[in-house]
Amino acid sequence: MIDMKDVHKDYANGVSALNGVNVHIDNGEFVYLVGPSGAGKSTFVKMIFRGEKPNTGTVKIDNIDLSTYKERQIPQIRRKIGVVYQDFKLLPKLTVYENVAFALEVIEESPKLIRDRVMEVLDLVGIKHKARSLPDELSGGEQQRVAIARAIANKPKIVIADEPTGNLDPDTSWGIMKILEDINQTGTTIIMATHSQEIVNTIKKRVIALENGRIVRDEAGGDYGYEA
Ligand SMILES: Nc1ncnc2c1ncn2[C@@H]1O[C@H](COP(=O)(O)OP(=O)(O)OP(=O)(O)O)[C@@H](O)[C@H]1O
Repeated sequence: MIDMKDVHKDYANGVSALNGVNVHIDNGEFVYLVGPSGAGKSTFVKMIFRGEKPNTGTVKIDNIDLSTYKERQIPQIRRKIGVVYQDFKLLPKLTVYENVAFALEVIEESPKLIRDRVMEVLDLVGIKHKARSLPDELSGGEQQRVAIARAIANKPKIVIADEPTGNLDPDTSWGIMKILEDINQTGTTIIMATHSQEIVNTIKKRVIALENGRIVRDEAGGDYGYEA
């Protein structure tokens, strides 16, 4: 589970991105993070995978305070968490297969496990037939499938998706949502920052709304709540 207690984050330029966030997210939940641009959504998710540190307050995952990890222990946090970005962030010179394998090589999994697991996850996201392609030979939706495969390759407990459909057309977005829902069905916690009114209002989940770095709404099965 994820717990944040009175989390504040000010960036070096003086911007207060989070202003006292308190939240509890149970294992296996699917949570949308919504709110206007600049509300603090990306900063919120960065608190969870230690992309940024809070100035004050605590962030706990499975009851372990992330501030107790030393810098060199950060990979231990990252093993529990897969991250998917709006712009995919695939390595352009590596094939689809290699992009996913790389995520397992860095955590020193055995070659056999890597071979099996890469093909398993590529199959899961429906992109096995493109294993030998390079990212720029794929459509945006296909690239996002690869990025999701990479994020789940080491069976993380939590998947964070920061506007995963932001660069995709509506049809492609529904396909990506189906995959995220399937991953959630296996017990993985999903936290998804999004600006998509249509997705939030159609696939009902818990909605946490941030404004000016504060949670202003937290509602099971809530609506998007802003104009598209
Ligand atoms: N690395 C940084 N350095 C300084 N300021 C930052 C940094 N990252 C974010 N900010 C600022 O912190 C505030 C919150 O940004 P954040 O990216 O968390 O918002 P967001 O809700 O994800 O926005 P969007 O929907 O546009 O992606 C904004 O004012 C932003 O300009």
